[in-house]
Amino acid sequence: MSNSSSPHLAVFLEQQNIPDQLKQLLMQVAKSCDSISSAVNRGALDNILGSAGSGNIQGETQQKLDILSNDILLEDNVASGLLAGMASEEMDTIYPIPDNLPKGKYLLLFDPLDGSSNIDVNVSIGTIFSILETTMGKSVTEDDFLQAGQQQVVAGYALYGPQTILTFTTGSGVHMFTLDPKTRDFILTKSNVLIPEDTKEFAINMSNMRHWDEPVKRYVDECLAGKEGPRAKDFNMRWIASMVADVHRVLTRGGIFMYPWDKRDPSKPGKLRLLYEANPMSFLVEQAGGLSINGKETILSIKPSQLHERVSVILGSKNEVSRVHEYHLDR
Ligand SMILES: O=P(O)(O)OC[C@H]1O[C@](O)(COP(=O)(O)O)[C@@H](O)[C@@H]1O
Ligand SMILES: [Mg+2]
Ligand SMILES: [Mg+2]
Repeated sequence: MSNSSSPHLAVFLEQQNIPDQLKQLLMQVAKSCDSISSAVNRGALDNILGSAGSGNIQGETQQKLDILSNDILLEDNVASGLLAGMASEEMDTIYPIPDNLPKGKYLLLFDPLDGSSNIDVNVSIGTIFSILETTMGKSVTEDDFLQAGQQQVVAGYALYGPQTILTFTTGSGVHMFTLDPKTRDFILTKSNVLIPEDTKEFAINMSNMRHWDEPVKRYVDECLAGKEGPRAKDFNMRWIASMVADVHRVLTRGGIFMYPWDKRDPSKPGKLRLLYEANPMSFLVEQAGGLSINGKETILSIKPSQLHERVSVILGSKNEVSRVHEYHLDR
């Protein structure tokens, strides 16, 4: 850990009760996020904004920065000897570590750049990552990645906003580090983050209202009714359209974030992806005292059946998420 590019982060990790290889992997991921942050900061100066002219397996247009961020994570981590494989929103299938390279026991899953629609308009975006364990040196298949979220050993994100903030949990609280742009060191700026149990702020894409399921509609209708309604208080609404930035706000000051299943395409469980969006964010939220459900079940208990599986997401302040949960059980 002595050659680390972020000495403060290295010192913090030294004090954590986790395996050395996991500490090294986190340092490596932090370095990738630093490089992605630099690329994001340069944007049009390096002609890396705009569409790449390709699509991913989920039928979404890839931006140049989606692909660049994916490449940075792959290149930085492939030869580390810490991983058995990787998986990403931007790759159709898993990426096993090639046989000519040293292998480790961890699996790294990521959404290399979350909030694609915000890249070109200079609004906050980020990288979301999840780390799972497998058998040391194993040649991995997709099945090895299909673990419930409660099996994660690390989850985190880097938010590229007015500041670059790295947030992660290793299973003992949530910690936030701000990137010093001069020294490129991640400095601990918030530890043991706790989400307030109550909130007056909700986040949902209201343009989908006519497609929502009854329990979600009931919850939002009651928020909108304000002081005069059954909740007897006024609510505020925020929707950044980058899950990473919306969840960062929830972790910072509370709130409820929802991207629920809706009737636009009933066969689709939701928009967000379970393995590299919902699971890592749910681990962080639960570690910060909040809750994360798909309606009736906790997200971390879901056993995935596909790499790019989607899921309905309702997460944040405990008392609000519990209420939405009750509305789902009540129907
Ligand atoms: O444009 P919509 O439907 O409001 O969707 C916004 C959601 O889509 C996402 O951008 C999906 O992530 P990607 O950009 O990684 O595909 C989330 O970050 C965000 O919460
Ligand atoms: Mg995303
Ligand atoms: Mg993405």
